Amino acid sequence: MMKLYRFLLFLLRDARAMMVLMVLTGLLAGLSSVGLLAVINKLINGAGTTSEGFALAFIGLAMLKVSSNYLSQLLLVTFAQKTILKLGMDLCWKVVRAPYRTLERRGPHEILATLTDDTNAMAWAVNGLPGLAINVAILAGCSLYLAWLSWQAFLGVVVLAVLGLLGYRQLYQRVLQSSLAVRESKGVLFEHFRSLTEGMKELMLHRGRRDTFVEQDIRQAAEALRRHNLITTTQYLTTDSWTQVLFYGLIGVILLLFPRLLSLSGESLTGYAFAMLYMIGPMWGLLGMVPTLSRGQVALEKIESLGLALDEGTREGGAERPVAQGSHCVEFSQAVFAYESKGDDERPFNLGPLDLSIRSGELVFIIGGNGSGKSTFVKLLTGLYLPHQGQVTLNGEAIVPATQDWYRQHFAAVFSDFYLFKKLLGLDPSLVASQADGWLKTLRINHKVTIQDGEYSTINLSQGQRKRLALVTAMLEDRPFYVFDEWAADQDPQYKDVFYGELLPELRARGKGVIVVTHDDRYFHVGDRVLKLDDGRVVEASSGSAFSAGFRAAPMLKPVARSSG
Ligand SMILES: Nc1ncnc2c1ncn2[C@@H]1O[C@H](COP(=O)(O)OP(=O)(O)OP(=O)(O)O)[C@@H](O)[C@H]1O
Repeated sequence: MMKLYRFLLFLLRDARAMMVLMVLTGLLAGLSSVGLLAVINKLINGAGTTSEGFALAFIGLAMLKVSSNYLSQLLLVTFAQKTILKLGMDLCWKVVRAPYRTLERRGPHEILATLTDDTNAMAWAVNGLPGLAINVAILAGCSLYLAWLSWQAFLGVVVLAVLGLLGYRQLYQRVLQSSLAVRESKGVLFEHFRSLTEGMKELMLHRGRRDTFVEQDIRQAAEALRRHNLITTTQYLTTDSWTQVLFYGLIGVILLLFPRLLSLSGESLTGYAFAMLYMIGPMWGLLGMVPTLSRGQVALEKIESLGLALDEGTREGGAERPVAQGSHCVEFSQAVFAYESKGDDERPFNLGPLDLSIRSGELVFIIGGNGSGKSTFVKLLTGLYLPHQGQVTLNGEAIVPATQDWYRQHFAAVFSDFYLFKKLLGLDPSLVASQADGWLKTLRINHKVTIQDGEYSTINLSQGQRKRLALVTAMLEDRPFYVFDEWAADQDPQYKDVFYGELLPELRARGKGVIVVTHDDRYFHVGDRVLKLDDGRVVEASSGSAFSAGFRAAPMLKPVARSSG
């Protein structure tokens, strides 16, 4: 219940003024309902059959009820739509500002499930708020009416209702647990859907793989979802039935027991029965909201567990700070990055401790075998990861969460698993106008692609061609440091020549710090240094020309304790 309260508070957090208005109009709707109820009860019991006052009161209250109901619904729907929009936007911002490692650990399927399913569940919960508020107002008003009719009888009703609600609470906890299980199974199913779309070629080519995947993996996950959905619905139905028992029990007690125990007038008795029957609608409405609210609550928990605390709107530090000008130096001092242990016997991979520095105007090659830590190093270097021990500094300033976003703005990168945006987002338009065509020509892609209205004319190209476009984008970013992770691996020799022979020297000549992960030892002579990684440590460092003379025969520098340019 505490969590539910926190969830409701979360939904209503940014709407103080709106909330006051909603409460007032809701209250008016509730009170006028009760007034109407009292007048009808009076009319039924014969009082004022001829009185004009009662007729006027009836008409006035009915009009007040309809109009306040309309107004409060309108206000609430406006609020709900605004909240849904804000929620979606907030969530996107939170995703791009969350720690990269948190997102990586959760996996794209979980992020997708959150962006689609969880926001949807939250949206439904927000959409239900108008009805919830009105129903609460009506129930509160009816309770007031009951207390006014007979406080002793009302006390009896409250005691019975509290006892019933304690039982309800137990049942609701179970509904919540099962809603969580439903969400978990959805996550698994989303993961399979992702494999289904991304592994389409592999599935189509191999009937056995396809059949096993669809009939076993997907079916199992879908069956689990069905089972958990069924359990949740059954538990919800039990909860619902319990409330019905409670409700009719209460009416029975009022009609059968109260007249014997308490001296209730005929009018109070009909008033009670009438009000209780009138309360059935709002009560069911309220209970109907329970599954929606619990799904919303679970969604909020999921979103928060993704490291995206939605109710804490702090921007990542340093985001507004401009990129430093002049020459730069990135320095690693005893920097260690460690992947979390999976809990099995396997030793988790550790990068470092690393001591090295990379300056403006330097071209550094990074080499090493599969799994030696090159890509991890690139993520640490570009500020996607923060070191767990030691530190990374830029011009002497330590990179911590407060400076991390600022630090990242000093890098342009083409990752080995790069993503190419069709639009040239956030780039300086004058730079695009003056340089883009030149880079397209340099990379011999100008016959295929042009830039129109700030976007590439097409990105439906071969993988190698798309990589060349990713490189063009990086060039147009004009950042102090450039990082290329296996850029040339799938390029034709002529593009390799352009990359190593023209582009990298040009970047260095412009005073950029350039870091290239590569296996192309043929070109090492164009670099200043070559660093070799093995099992997360720099085991060799040499000048580029020494490497080009033959990697194995090259005179090794001593294992790097702290190498600088
Ligand atoms: N996302 C991850 N989660 C946990 N461990 C990881 C993750 N990515 C990499 N590792 C671990 O880090 C080690 C180094 O991986 P990394 O990708 O940095 O190597 P690499 O040198 O780039 O390899 P390759 O040449 O094959 O691309 C791996 O052996 C693996 O154990």
